[in-house]
Amino acid sequence: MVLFSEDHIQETKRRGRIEVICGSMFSGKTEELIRRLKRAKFAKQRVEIFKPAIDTRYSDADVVSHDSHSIASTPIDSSASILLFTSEIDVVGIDEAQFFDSGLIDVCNQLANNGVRVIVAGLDMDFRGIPFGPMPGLCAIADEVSKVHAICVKCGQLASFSHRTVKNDKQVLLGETEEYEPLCRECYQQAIRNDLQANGD
Ligand SMILES: Nc1ncnc2c1ncn2[C@@H]1O[C@H](COP(=O)(O)OP(=O)(O)O)[C@@H](O)[C@H]1O
Ligand SMILES: Cc1cn([C@H]2C[C@H](O)[C@@H](COP(=O)(O)O)O2)c(=O)[nH]c1=O
Ligand SMILES: [Zn+2]
Repeated sequence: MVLFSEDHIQETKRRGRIEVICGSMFSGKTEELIRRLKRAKFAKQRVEIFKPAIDTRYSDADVVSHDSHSIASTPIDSSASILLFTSEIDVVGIDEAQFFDSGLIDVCNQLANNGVRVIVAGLDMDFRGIPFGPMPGLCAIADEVSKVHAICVKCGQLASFSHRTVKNDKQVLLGETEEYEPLCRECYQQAIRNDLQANGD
């Protein structure tokens, strides 16, 4: 996989495509999304960015990375709203896609079929290691999928899993380093065994 793609033809040719950036928490999904969108803006393309309105962690409106990179966005409640804001647009960016409804898959397809470059970032798995919301469907229809990795906080290997460190069974729980840690497969399995033991299960 080429992570920092500098395929300028793909970046600027006005052809519809779907790019998915996925991985665990802290893997650099938002940074990579912001990087691609800022380059599109430098290329004088018309860019529109969306995030789910429920994601108010760092800012109500902006898309903000864990390292404080940011870009202005439009918070929306439903994927259908994206189509209302995207006439005359060249590039659409979507962050935290895992929180959107399954209609997002069709919305992205429609945009790409109409010539829009769609760049979607989101968690591929929830804290249980289960595919999250529309992300598996988006990976299936994408022209390009970039899987990015955090660093496992236990052993320093590449991390693909987001371990929840607080007791809460709901799939959606907004949070940061107080609530989650990125782990590699081995350390994640160990952490789940420890959680089960601590809860007496
Ligand atoms: N364990 C970690 N591994 C990698 N990056 C980390 C880790 N903990 C914190 N970070 C920070 O998170 C940044 C990535 O943030 P961000 O793009 O918002 O990730 P994501 O959107 O995937 O959660 C990194 O540049 C780094 O500063
Ligand atoms: C694993 C997992 C995460 N979340 C929440 C926690 C954060 O608010 C976001 C992910 O943000 P990031 O930009 O990828 O760091 O999702 C959740 O609600 N449920 C989960 O299982
Ligand atoms: Zn590890």
